[in-house]
Amino acid sequence: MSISQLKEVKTNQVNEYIKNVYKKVEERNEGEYEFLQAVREIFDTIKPVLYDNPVYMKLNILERIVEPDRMISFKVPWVDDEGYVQVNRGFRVQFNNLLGPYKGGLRFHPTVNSSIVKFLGFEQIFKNALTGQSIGGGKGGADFDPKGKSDLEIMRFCRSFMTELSRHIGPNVDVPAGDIGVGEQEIGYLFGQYRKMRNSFEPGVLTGKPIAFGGSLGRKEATGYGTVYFVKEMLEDSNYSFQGAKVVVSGSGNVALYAMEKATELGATVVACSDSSGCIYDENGLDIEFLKQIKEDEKERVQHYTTVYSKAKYVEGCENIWSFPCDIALPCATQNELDMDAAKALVKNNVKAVGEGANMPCTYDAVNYLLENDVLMAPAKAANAGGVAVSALEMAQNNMRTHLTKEEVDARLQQIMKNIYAESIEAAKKYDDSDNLVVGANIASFIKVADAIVAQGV
Ligand SMILES: NC(=O)c1ccc[n+]([C@@H]2O[C@H](COP(=O)([O-])OP(=O)(O)OC[C@H]3O[C@@H](n4cnc5c(N)ncnc54)[C@H](O)[C@@H]3O)[C@@H](O)[C@H]2O)c1
Repeated sequence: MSISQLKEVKTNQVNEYIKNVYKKVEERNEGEYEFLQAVREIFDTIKPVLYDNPVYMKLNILERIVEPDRMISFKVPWVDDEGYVQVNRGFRVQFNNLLGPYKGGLRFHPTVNSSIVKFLGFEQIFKNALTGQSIGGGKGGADFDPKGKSDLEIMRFCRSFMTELSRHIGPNVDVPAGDIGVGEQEIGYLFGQYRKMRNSFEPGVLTGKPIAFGGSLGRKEATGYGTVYFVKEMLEDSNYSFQGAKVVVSGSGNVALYAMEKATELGATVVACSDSSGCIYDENGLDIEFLKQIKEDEKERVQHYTTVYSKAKYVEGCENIWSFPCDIALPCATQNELDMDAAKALVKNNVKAVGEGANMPCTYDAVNYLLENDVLMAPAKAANAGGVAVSALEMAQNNMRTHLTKEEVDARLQQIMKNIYAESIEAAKKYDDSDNLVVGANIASFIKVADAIVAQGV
């Protein structure tokens, strides 16, 4: 057999293996579209690794990586302010703890279901591996909507949620954190209940805690800042920078606010942001401090911004955010918020770079369209890994009963984001002969996890 025939046989074996495993994943996870999308994104990009390392196929790494260690689903009853009992459904997926305790946030949002939790948990495995820290992959949440609930209702919900979750987690077992709808306040209530249930003060069981009982300085800012640090590395490699760039950011929650803050600090003008109702736009730049006040303290909608800044424009409908011209787009709200129409609008307006602050914010087609049109693309599992990386620093500080300063945390975060960028670009060049960071981040992280599976046996 000639060398080219041999290569063809090997390529066919890889394609066949991936096709067969993906078919099984579809059958086993019927209707779980977000999870299937996340799996497909990984499978599509790791072919060259399987080609070079057939042992991964022999040991059936793909089928082992897509099946969570366990998926926990539980009832969360709680009493509302009118005295009625409400019931929500809670989830925790423990994907794998090959590299460290299961680690990943909790999301409280009415759309939470097993597909969302599994897609987030699956992504988390690879993101956490990229950070280079000792953390495995997990995720959780509930279909509880904190919007419009009183403080007491949120507290009662959190306490009921933790009553069940507490039996599945621990500082060396599984360490949840925040995500959409879960910030410092919710983490505080969850921690309070865990402490009561265990009669033990174990700060390392949750991250994103208030500073007073074991939280880390710089954690709140870490995901947004980290996204901007990663995009900065990517831009510099193409002789671009944030300096003088027009930036559009979707969302106005934790990730979005601190991405806007850091982009502004680096000389960019943030012209637009959004919430689930609509967008605000000001070509002269948004006042980020005022936005933080509106969202963090006053818990208002972004529309409120225009009551003080009358020159800013409010546009109904969050999907309109991508029609504002910009050089850099940072989707920081939620999954699949940037679709093909949005990608086309961005390309038409000459966008140079897209940095994913949210998890899987771009649809599968949109990612490919942006790449085909030479838009620099910073994929979520690399770009937004700064949050979980600083969570791992929080765990380390809790273990050692010590505190890093904000400056120390920020310096570590910058170095971690630089390392993730370097590893991702190196993998892209080695396996894909390109600068495609989507491929690079998937491959760099997949190899780490696959090697751990091989090393630890069946
Ligand atoms: N918090 C973290 O540390 C962290 C880490 C990594 C990734 N992420 C991801 O970042 C994203 C945002 O998380 P967060 O922690 O900032 O949540 P958050 O609850 O603080 O904020 C979410 C924001 O998005 C808005 N929103 C929801 N749907 C929207 C839509 N379709 N368009 C525009 N705005 C919309 C909400 O109004 C809110 O302002 C999620 O995808 C999350 O998984 C968060």
